[in-house]
This record gives sequence, structure tokens and C-alpha cells, in this order.
Amino acid sequence: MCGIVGIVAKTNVNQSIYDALTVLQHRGQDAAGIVTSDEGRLHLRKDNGLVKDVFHTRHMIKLKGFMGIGHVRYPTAGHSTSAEAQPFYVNSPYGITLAHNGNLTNADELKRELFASDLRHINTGSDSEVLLNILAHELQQLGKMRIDENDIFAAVAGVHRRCKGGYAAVAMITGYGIVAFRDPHGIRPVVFGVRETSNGPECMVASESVALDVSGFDLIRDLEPGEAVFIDRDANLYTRQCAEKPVTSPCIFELVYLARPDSIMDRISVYKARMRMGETLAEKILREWPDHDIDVVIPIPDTSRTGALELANILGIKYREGFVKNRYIGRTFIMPGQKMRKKSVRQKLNAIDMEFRGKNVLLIDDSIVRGTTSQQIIQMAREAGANKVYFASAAPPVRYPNVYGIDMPSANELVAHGRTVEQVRELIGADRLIFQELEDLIAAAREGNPRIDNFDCSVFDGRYVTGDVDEAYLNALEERRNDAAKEAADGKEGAPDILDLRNSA
Ligand SMILES: O=P(O)(O)OC[C@H]1O[C@H](OP(=O)(O)OP(=O)(O)O)[C@H](O)[C@@H]1O
Ligand SMILES: NC(=O)CC[C@H](N)C(=O)O
Ligand SMILES: [Mg+2]
Repeated sequence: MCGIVGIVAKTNVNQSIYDALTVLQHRGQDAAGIVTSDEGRLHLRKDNGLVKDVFHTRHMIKLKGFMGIGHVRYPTAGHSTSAEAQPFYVNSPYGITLAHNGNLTNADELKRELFASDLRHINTGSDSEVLLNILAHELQQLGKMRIDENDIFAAVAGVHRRCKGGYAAVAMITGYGIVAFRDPHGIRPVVFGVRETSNGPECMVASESVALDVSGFDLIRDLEPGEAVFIDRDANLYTRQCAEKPVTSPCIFELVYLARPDSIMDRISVYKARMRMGETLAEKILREWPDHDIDVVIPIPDTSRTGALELANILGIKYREGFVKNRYIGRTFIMPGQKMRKKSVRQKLNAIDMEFRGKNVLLIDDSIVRGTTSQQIIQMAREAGANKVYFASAAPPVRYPNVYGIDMPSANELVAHGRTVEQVRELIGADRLIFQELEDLIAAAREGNPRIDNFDCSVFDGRYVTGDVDEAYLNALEERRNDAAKEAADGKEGAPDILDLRNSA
């Protein structure tokens, strides 16, 4: 779940892309990058770090040009080295740069094909470099000196035929414009919008609608699964369905945790969906535990707040902010290593003792994944003097790895994998543990857009919508990307043996 953005404007786009990346920061905290096109010359700045640390004034003034794309990264493949920060660049044909959110499930196979049949070199372990080269190859084989939107859509159709997995991508084709496309299952999100100016319309694509809001773009709509949007140099906008059999199954975890609450995703208000998750969870508590003795409902900031407030209202119990969040610590779940995640929970959250002392507290989180947060928070609640500590999760138990762009590659690192609710309860040290039912979660999501029949719920039910994920794939993924393997591969400095290769200034 990286963040992507692309803008074609009538003036320099650097500031608007920067602003958009800042509001997409919650989707990736490891690296950031912007590339702009200035009359055929590309300017690229990318590095590890937060947006505010990667781009200084000296970079911004060099990022000239009326069109550009940007990325914030949370790695799911390859290394966390700055050489794998995005956008990626390939010089032929036309000069293409690409930013990708998602994960290709057939990246290894495609890499072999690119080398053996397409005669292309891939220099990193990133699946996004593979995706870029597939797009480049599909454009190249058209064999045209000049291309139009039909050629670009034909190339995207070729990408859909070859690539499997989750991908929402934006690519800038030098001299032509920006194309964004969404995988045929619509697993990862993309929206597009327009801003009217005195010089004419300007267009933008982004992972989430909040990125449009911040720069004054009006949301037009989401890209449909398999669909592509092409914005030419003059900001004319063309859309086309490029997949043979698109099936809508967006990732439900976007609504649970990944997206910002103020985003509208596949026409669903993330905020309202989280409120409904709180409602259904409250109803389950009332159903299964009518004689509960909860004194107070306390959310675990930040993401669970929306649902927790609604839950407290339905239970008719006080909602109290018992934990204060340090606003300078980022999201812990998307941090790269378990050591860092564990340390950050205490740095990030501190208890207000008086809200806990002598009380039976119900702590609410949006999800329990590795159990890092819940385990420590329950301990903190006890240290603060709570009498009983109950815990409820607005999502069902996360039991299976994610292969579509969320870095949960290893089943064994998931606290609920192979464990019953009772075993998880014991492990995290709660006096009682309640999970949302999957059907209630789906209902909470669907109420926002009843036209969506199917969501990717693979982390909850182990059903992978692309149909190509088997035991062998999951085993290989686990071996390659479990925490210990990643640490060994990246080292403390982040894969110091991989030198950065740059061919644009
Ligand atoms: O079981 P775990 O492995 O700890 O993962 C789940 C926790 O991680 C996330 O919080 P995070 O701190 O990333 O972000 P937030 O501030 O948006 O809640 C999520 O909201 C849960 O609190
Ligand atoms: N989280 C993502 O969307 C990751 C994108 C890409 N697979 C990478 O690792 O850089
Ligand atoms: Mg959280």
C-alpha cells in the first residue's frame, strides 16, 4: 500500500505533487520520490525517508515541469534501499517513469520473460521495475514513432494479459502525458479528478481522494477495475476499459486500516464504513455478552477512533481518550522491522491513568495483526490500574498473508494464524477478546456501495481473488520476506551492497 500521484497542469506541478504525497504519507513511510517532465527533460528526486525529509528547497526548485508523478513507498518486494524508491525510469521507448502501489504475484516469472524474450535488464528486486518494463515492452512492440491514446490503452491491455496480482500504477510517457491503470480485480485503489484554472483544466490521479482535496481538485470518480485513464499534455482526459474480464474485488483492508477516513474509495466513505464497523461490533457484544460489565470504551489511536466512538454510543457507555498519541511517531504497523514496531508502540502511545484506575475498560482497535500493539497496550492499561481489560477488534482475526501490496508476507508472524480466539486472548493478555464477524465487516463495507459484490478479504479468509496464489507461492514468499530474512537482506543501512543507479538528474 504505497501512495501514487500524477498531475498534468498548466504550471509547475512540483508543489501540488509534494502536497499530495504529504497527505498520502500514511500509505508509505519508507521512501518518497517525484519525477517531472520539463519540455522533454526529466527531473527526478527520490530517497529513503518521509516526504518532508526527502524534498528540500534545492530539490523542489529543480523539479520543473507541467507534468509529473510521485510515490510514497512501503516495500513489499525487493529491498528497502533508496535505489528501489520510486518512480522508476526506463529510457526506451519514449522515456517512461512509473510509480506503483501493489504487488505482482508473478514477478519472478515476468522477470525471466523480460530477460529471455523481451531482452530487457531488470536491475533491482522490485516488482515495480518489472511492471514498468512490461509496459515499456508492450509500447515498444507497437513499433511506432508517434503514439496516441489508442496505442497507450493497447499497451495497458498487454500489461493486464501478462501481469498478475494487485497493481494501481501511474506512468508518465515523456512527450505524451500520464497514464494510470488499475488491475482487473481493482484490488488497489485509484481515483482521478479535475481542477479548473483560468488557463484551462488540469487533471490529477491519486491513490486516495484526500490527495485531490488538498490541491483543490474535484473528484471525478474511481478508475474501474481494469480501466485506464490517459491524460495528454494538454490535460485532455481519455478513459478505456483495458481488461478482458474485469471483476470488482477491492481490498477490504483499505477500509479497515490503510486508507485515511476522509477518503472516498470505490464510492464508499471510509469514515462511514468505519462507523458501521463500530456499530456491528457493538451489536455483536450486546448479542453475545448482554450482561457485560464494561465501564468505559477506550480507542487505540489513531485508526480505531471512528469505529470506537460509534460502538460506545450504541453500547451506551462513556467513550474516553485514555491513550495520548505522540503525533511525531508514524504508523507502527507499516514500519519495516518487528524491533522498531515494538519499540514504537510505547513511544507512540501513553496512558492517562485516571481513565483506567479501578475500571473495567474495553479497548478498541481496528485490527489485530502481529499483536504488537494489543499486547503492549493491554499491559499499559493494567499498569495504569485497570481492573479488567477487555479488547475488541473492528476486523476479524487476520490469519493469512497478504500478497497484493500489504507487507504481511509471513503467516507465522500473524498472531491469529493457526490460533483460536481463546489462544489469541491468552497471548495478548486480555480478560476477554471479541472480533468482528467477517460477514458483518463485508456488510459494513457494502452498505457504502451495494454494487460491489465481492471484496478481497484474503487476510481474513485465505481466498486469493486472482486465483494464482498457491501453497508453494506462499511458502516462497514467507521464506524471502519474513522479518529475519528482510533484516538479513537489508542490513542496518538498507541493502548497502546495492548501489544506486540513476540515469536522470
Ligand atoms: O497487531 P499489530 O501488528 O500491532 O497491528 C495492528 C495495529 O497497527 C495499526 O496501527 P498503526 O500504529 O500502524 O497506525 P494508526 O495510528 O493509524 O492506528 C492498526 O491500527 C493497529 O493498531
Ligand atoms: N506497498 C506497495 O504498494 C509496494 C509497491 C512495490 N511492490 C514495492 O515494493 O515497492
Ligand atoms: Mg493503530
